[in-house]
Amino acid sequence: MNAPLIELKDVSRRHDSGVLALDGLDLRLARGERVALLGLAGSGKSSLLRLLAGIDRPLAGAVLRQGEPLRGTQADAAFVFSSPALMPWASAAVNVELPLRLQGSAAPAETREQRAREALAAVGLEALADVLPKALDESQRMGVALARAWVVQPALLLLDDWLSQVSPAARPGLRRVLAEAARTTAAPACVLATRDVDEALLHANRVLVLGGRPGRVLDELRLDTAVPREPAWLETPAGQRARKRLLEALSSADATA
Ligand SMILES: Nc1ncnc2c1ncn2[C@@H]1O[C@H](COP(=O)(O)OP(=O)(O)OP(=O)(O)O)[C@@H](O)[C@H]1O
Repeated sequence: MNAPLIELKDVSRRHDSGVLALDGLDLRLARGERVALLGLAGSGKSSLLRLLAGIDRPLAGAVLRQGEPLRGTQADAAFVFSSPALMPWASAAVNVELPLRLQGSAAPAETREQRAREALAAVGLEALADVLPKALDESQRMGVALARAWVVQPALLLLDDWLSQVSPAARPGLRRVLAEAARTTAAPACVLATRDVDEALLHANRVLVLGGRPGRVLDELRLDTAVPREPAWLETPAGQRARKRLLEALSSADATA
C-alpha cells in the first residue's frame, strides 16, 4: 500500500508558552482526501494544521510525509485563512504571485505572472487579474486568496476557518469554486478547520471532532456522498443524522474541556 501523503503518529504539541495543545493524536491523510477538523475554540485545530504544514514540530510522536519524517515547511503546502489578507496596493495577479516570490522561485517574472494568471483562471477570476483588491467583492477577495494558495500547486491545502467571515450567501459559491479548481488540476488533500458543524459536513469525506484539554480526536465520522455537498443535503435524513452525531460529540467535547 502507498504511504499516506501525511501521517501523524501519537503526536503531541506543546506551544512555547507551555500550553499542551494536542496529545496522543493519530491521523493518516491520503492524496486528494477532504477532511474537516471540527472543534470548539482552543481545541487544537490550528495547532494541528501547523503541524501538518511543518511550521511547528511535535513535542513527541512523528509527523511523516510519504513515510519520511517531515522537516520544516513544505513548498507545496498552502494555507487559506478567514481573512484574505491581500496587499491593497497590488493587483490580484501580483497578490497571487507572492508565494512564488517568497519561495525564491527561479522562474522568470513572465513565468511567475503566467502561473498567477492560471491560478486565477482555476478559481474563475482570470478577468480580474489586473484589478486592485478594493474593487473586488468579498467572495472575489477570498477567491484571490484561494488562487494565492493554488499557485504553488499544493499537494496539501489547509483551510483555517476560511469561510467564517464571508457572508452566508457567498459561501456555497466559494465551496463550488474550490471544488471546480480541484477538478481541473491534481486535487490537493484538503483539511478544513472549523467550529461550524454544517461547514464540516458540506466539505468533508471525513470529519474528526477535536476536543478536551489537551486536544485529541473524540469522534470520527465518514461520509460517502460526493463533496462539496449543497446546503439542501443538510436537511436530508442522512444530513440530519450526521449533524446530530457531530453536535453530540461537540457537547461531550465541551464537557471534557
Ligand atoms: N502560538 C501559541 N502560543 C501559545 N499557545 C497557543 C498558541 N497557539 C495556540 N495556543 C493554545 O493552544 C490551544 C489550542 O489552540 P488552537 O489555536 O490550536 O485551537 P483552535 O481549535 O484552532 O481554536 P480556534 O477555533 O479559536 O481557532 C489553546 O489553548 C491556545 O490558547
